[in-house]
Amino acid sequence: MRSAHTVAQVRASEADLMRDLPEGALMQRAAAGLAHAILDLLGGGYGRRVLVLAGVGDNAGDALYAAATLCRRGSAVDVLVLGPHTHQAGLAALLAAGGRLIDSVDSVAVAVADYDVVVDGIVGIGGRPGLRSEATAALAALAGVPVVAVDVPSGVDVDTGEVDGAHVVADLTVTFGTHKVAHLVDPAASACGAVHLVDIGLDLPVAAVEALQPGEVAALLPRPDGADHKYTRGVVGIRAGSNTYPGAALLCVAGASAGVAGMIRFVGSDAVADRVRTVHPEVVGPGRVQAWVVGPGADDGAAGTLREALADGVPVVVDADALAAVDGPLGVPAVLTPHAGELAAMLGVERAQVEQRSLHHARLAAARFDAVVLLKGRHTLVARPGGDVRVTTTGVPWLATAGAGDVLAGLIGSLLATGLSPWDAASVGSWVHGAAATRASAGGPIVAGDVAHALRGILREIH
Ligand SMILES: NC(=O)C1=CN([C@@H]2O[C@H](COP(=O)(O)OP(=O)(O)OC[C@H]3O[C@@H](n4cnc5c(N)ncnc54)[C@H](O)[C@@H]3O)[C@@H](O)[C@H]2O)[C@@H](O)CC1
Ligand SMILES: Nc1ncnc2c1ncn2[C@@H]1O[C@H](COP(=O)(O)OP(=O)(O)O)[C@@H](O)[C@H]1O
Ligand SMILES: [K+]
Repeated sequence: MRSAHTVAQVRASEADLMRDLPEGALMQRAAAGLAHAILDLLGGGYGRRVLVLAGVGDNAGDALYAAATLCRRGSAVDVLVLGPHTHQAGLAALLAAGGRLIDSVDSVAVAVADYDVVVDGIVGIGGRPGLRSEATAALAALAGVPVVAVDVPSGVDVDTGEVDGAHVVADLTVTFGTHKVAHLVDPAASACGAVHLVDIGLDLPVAAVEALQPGEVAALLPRPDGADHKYTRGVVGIRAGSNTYPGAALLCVAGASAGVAGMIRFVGSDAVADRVRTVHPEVVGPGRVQAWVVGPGADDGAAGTLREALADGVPVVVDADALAAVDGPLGVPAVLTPHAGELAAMLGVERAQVEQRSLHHARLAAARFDAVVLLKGRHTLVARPGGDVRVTTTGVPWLATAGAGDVLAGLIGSLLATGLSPWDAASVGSWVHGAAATRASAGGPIVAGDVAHALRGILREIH
């Protein structure tokens, strides 16, 4: 599991550990890991040109000690202090190793573009969101030079992933002890670049924000055993599509056809059902199901369709048009799958507010609707009542294509039908959906059907 802890949790764990360690030991561990990561990025230290942006706190200490190591490996290191002072012992170590203080980026003898890397040691977990003007000006002058952020890109809100004003945009973020929320949750997560974790020996509590890794997905995925038949494996019912949007029915059924459930039932108009069965001959008609998927392409029939599905008292996935009919707890275990625009409408706020404060709004909706809320986006959030959130880190921007959500709803429904909890079904489904998109894309464009086709290959490998 990739766990993202809060600043308070990290501070408490650091304090516990530091009681048993000599002064400065943790910072030396952090700095050593940071120096290794930078050397790795640069392919070595000799002859490289490095600029450290140093703030006033321990984040600068990490950066300065790491830079001293780079100096000893043959790098030429400049340091620009942003603020009234900086970490004194770290600065002394760097200067003793041959580093050089500069007054401003403009005062550098070489062209700014000659730096091989900028190390952002402005602020870490002690930072308030936003950057001061001198930091913003220095970063603007350094545009185009690769940036390594120490712990977090300075200026982002560490515990929420929100950004408010200027912040560093890094190519690599080297963090210590554990991931922080800003590494997983957008928009801050998009400013991290690749994230590298350095173990400094912290003993941490359970985190409220986490990201499933392949091993955990494999462990959660249901597998039939010799005693199973199609009904014990679970039957998923799809109420999707309409005469206006028949394709949504096909894509939703395609997502449910990943093979995890034992059978698929489709309920819809004869015309749409005929088209579904032409493509998916194994799909049957109305009957008992263990989970319903309601909403993709349902058009104005969505509210009625949701009522019919809820009458069965089984878990539901509520997507697309049916989300508008949700105005409170549904009374059955549920996964709601809005994108930011749909969640904004459900909560009576603007789409931009949901995008800027995605973690807050996903948790708010999970509490208000007493359901698992899957907020779709680059890093999809899966929130359950109580505040736990799983973040999906699989996927590629090419997945933002019409009908991809219909495939996801069908897949999650089929996982729900096997007996997975809404929380596990939604987070596992989202992980597999993203992985399938990445596989299908291979760096190029995809359509929703490609994602559905790639699902079984991912499931085969993950087992
Ligand atoms: N506490 C520890 O033992 C360890 C801390 N480590 C490093 O220490 C960092 C935390 O250090 P600190 O607690 O000193 O905090 P920071 O270095 O993150 O920032 C502290 C100071 O920066 C100033 N500041 C806050 N927001 C600012 C802004 N937006 N612009 C400019 N200045 C701002 C404030 O005066 C604040 O006190 C971690 O992120 C990590 O890099 C690591 O060395 C591992 C061990
Ligand atoms: N920038 C992005 N990067 C990666 N995936 C994205 C991005 N934007 C959206 N997605 C994903 O694309 C899918 C789009 O689903 P959705 O918005 O419901 O489309 P539709 O309603 O047309 O099916 C979701 O799985 C979402 O998480
Ligand atoms: K930083």
